[in-house]
Amino acid sequence: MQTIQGLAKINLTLDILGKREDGFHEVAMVMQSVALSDTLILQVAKDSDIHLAIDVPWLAADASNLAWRAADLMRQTYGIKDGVEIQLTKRIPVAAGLAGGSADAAAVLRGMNQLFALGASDEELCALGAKLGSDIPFTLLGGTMLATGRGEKLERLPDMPTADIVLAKPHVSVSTAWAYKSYDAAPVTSHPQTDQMKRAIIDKDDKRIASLLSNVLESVTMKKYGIISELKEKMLQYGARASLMSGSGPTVFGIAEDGAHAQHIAEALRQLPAVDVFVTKTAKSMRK
Ligand SMILES: C[C@@](CO)(OP(=O)(O)O)[C@H](O)COP(=O)(O)OP(=O)(O)OC[C@H]1O[C@@H](n2ccc(N)nc2=O)[C@H](O)[C@@H]1O
Ligand SMILES: Nc1ncnc2c1ncn2[C@@H]1O[C@H](COP(=O)(O)OP(=O)(O)O)[C@@H](O)[C@H]1O
Repeated sequence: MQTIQGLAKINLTLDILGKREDGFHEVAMVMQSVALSDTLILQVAKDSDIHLAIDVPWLAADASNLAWRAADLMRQTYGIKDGVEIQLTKRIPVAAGLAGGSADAAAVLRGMNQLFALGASDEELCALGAKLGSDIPFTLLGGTMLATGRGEKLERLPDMPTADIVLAKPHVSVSTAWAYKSYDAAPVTSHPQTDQMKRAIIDKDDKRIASLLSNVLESVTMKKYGIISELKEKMLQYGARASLMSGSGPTVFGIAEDGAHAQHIAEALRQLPAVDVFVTKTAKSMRK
């Protein structure tokens, strides 16, 4: 039996550099794991099927689920005859900009590699993960990374100094494909300073990291959902060092001074209707 945590991510920066011929967008993003996680328990099944059980009824536990698809890909790639039972406990909000589905897929890739003693390297697992989704290689390795290409090319950065993070997810779901499709570069005047963010992380300069948070997809998702700007403002009003929308949204994260301050911000945000609030921390790389 293998028990694996699939960690959520936030985007410290997200820049879109252009549209590619394969329909994807060329990006440059500094990605950061956070401790908020889903739990996946994997066991060899008695038969030769994939069995996925999820603790929530509203997420399809069938062949459309990224955890199921990751198991299928592993079985096909490595010619595994046995089936696998996957128990998924979902804590990361869905379609939130936190890569929850990617984290689950990554956990299945890693979990099956161990369960069936396949000996696949991180590089092999990342290449398989990239077939299922652009964010999966990052969620396989975690920590602090610069992601380029369509998000699958990774450059490891030193772990950023541990920070207390508040996540606020309004009750709307955002499709990543919709956000990229709706992006219009023309009116976007402010882009992330990716190289400066890298430098701030290397220098472990947490104040500068906070001052450089930037995401061009805010121009798409914030325009449609006013609650996102409200959440950002509220976080700042309650003293967050900085706040930003993660990925394609709608989750907003704020960097707090310490754990008690994060709880204080979270309490204020919980007064708002239709928002789920989580207190977490940045998480260090799982691989060294
Ligand atoms: C925006 C980001 C930022 O980290 O995260 P989320 O908001 O999804 O968490 C990622 O780029 C999301 O990565 P991921 O969720 O794995 O996307 P994929 O499944 O590969 O792609 C979903 C769809 O988004 C679009 N897409 C994705 C990545 C990319 N670089 N360019 C794109 O245009 C494509 O239309 C694609 O069909
Ligand atoms: N295991 C999974 N957990 C969450 N969402 C999943 C999963 N498998 C498939 N999905 C689908 O993937 C889409 C994106 O979900 P998610 O990864 O949570 O968000 P995001 O792309 O914003 O980070 C959702 O529409 C959801 O239905």
